[in-house]
Amino acid sequence: MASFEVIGGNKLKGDIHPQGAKNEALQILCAVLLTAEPVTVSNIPDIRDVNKLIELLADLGVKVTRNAPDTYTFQADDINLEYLKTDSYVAQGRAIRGSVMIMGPLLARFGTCMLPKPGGDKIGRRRMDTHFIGLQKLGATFTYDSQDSFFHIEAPNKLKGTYMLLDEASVTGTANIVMGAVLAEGITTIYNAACEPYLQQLCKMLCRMGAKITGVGSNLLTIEGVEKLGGTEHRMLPDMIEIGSFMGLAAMTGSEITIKNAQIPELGIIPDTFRSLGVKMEFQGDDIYLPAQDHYEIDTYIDGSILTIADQIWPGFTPDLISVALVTATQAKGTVLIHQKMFESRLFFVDKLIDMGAQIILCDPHRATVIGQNRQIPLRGISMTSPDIRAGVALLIAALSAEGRSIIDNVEQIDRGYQYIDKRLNAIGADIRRL
Ligand SMILES: CC(=O)N[C@H]1[C@@H](OP(=O)(O)OP(=O)(O)OC[C@H]2O[C@@H](n3ccc(=O)[nH]c3=O)[C@H](O)[C@@H]2O)O[C@H](CO)[C@@H](O)[C@@H]1O
Ligand SMILES: C=C(OP(=O)(O)O)C(=O)O
Repeated sequence: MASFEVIGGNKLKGDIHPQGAKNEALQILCAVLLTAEPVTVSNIPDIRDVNKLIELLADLGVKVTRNAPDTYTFQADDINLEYLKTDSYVAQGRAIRGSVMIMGPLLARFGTCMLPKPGGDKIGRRRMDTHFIGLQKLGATFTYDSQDSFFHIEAPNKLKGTYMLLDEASVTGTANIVMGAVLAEGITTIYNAACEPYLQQLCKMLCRMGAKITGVGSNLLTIEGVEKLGGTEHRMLPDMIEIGSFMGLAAMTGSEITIKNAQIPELGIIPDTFRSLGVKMEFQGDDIYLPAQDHYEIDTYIDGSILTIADQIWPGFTPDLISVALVTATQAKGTVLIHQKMFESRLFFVDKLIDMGAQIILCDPHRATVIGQNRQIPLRGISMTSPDIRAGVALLIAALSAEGRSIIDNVEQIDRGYQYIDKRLNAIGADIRRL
């Protein structure tokens, strides 16, 4: 288990380049299974979850060529379905959430898939009903073995397009169904589809491969199935969750940071949400300039009542930035109610912030009230463990702003999604040592 030793209190200064988007990468990499032709993907982040998925694809028989540090070509022209029966596949599938999205493509192309219950953050129940009900509507049948948490899904005949109204706008569920539908016979209509930029990027790539999808960016997708898909090139967007994390980091540490090439139009409500916490930023072309702020103040609503920051499906505020918004509020002036609606175990990390001196009341597993200290009482360094990827980065931000030394254990959680974060932050003035 790796740890970070963090000496807090430094003000950072300089440019930072966001990595390619983790959650987009997990979808795009699974989509290479939909064609026997080469697919070249660039701006792939060098992070644990993505590397594990690339390893899984290679073991399944995908030819993987690394053309540059962030660019790979994949060719799925000789897939070995027997690999799905091996113990190493089971271990790989259980290690990451993204493995779930090999299901749609394998089912569409080969009529079969097996899947161990996928890994990912332990942040509450993460049901997969939407995936299976959607694929079932396309004609697949599945069984779930509760003894070994294993799913078997089969489609002996070609998948058939149909209308479906998803019970929830699941991100990876929508991706799986879309990847099943692109090769199905006839027209599939998916209502209440998720429409995060990750999915928009996936749909755009599939269209370049020959798929016929309309409604991209909305919650109503129409997909006309095609016989087969061809190769393409695709470039990943910058990671919007990393960009939001840098916004919170700049405010908490009083730093002057420029986030380079942020693809601002793709960030949705993220900049405005951080602005509502008092974080000042200027858009300079496609860069985001965050000036050093001695103080920042949380907005109230027009009638003077306390602000709420809550997660919502896209284009609402992403649940993956709730932990960062929460930590950012701890040193602002004012009060905010943080409401994490989607996941029930993602706020417990506030105990550590409370130990550091933050004023937070955890109202219930979904809601926390943060009373900002306006920097009058700085956080103090402590020893802590990173429970999940986003809480991990929130604790890192807290430690960088704190007085004294902190130790953060289990930073593999942070490494799942943030590329060389210690080195990149040290390059602009942070003091983080990997132990
Ligand atoms: C690999 C990947 O891409 N992971 C992301 C993906 O996970 P993932 O695709 O697993 O998450 P889902 O979108 O399926 O659902 C997330 C949670 O929100 C709940 N839910 C979802 C939709 C809805 O309308 N109502 C509702 O309550 C679900 O029950 C679940 O508890 O999307 C999540 C939600 O943005 C992100 O946190 C994860 O980082
Ligand atoms: C919850 C997350 O990831 P995963 O779905 O891979 O666990 C995340 O990226 O915040």
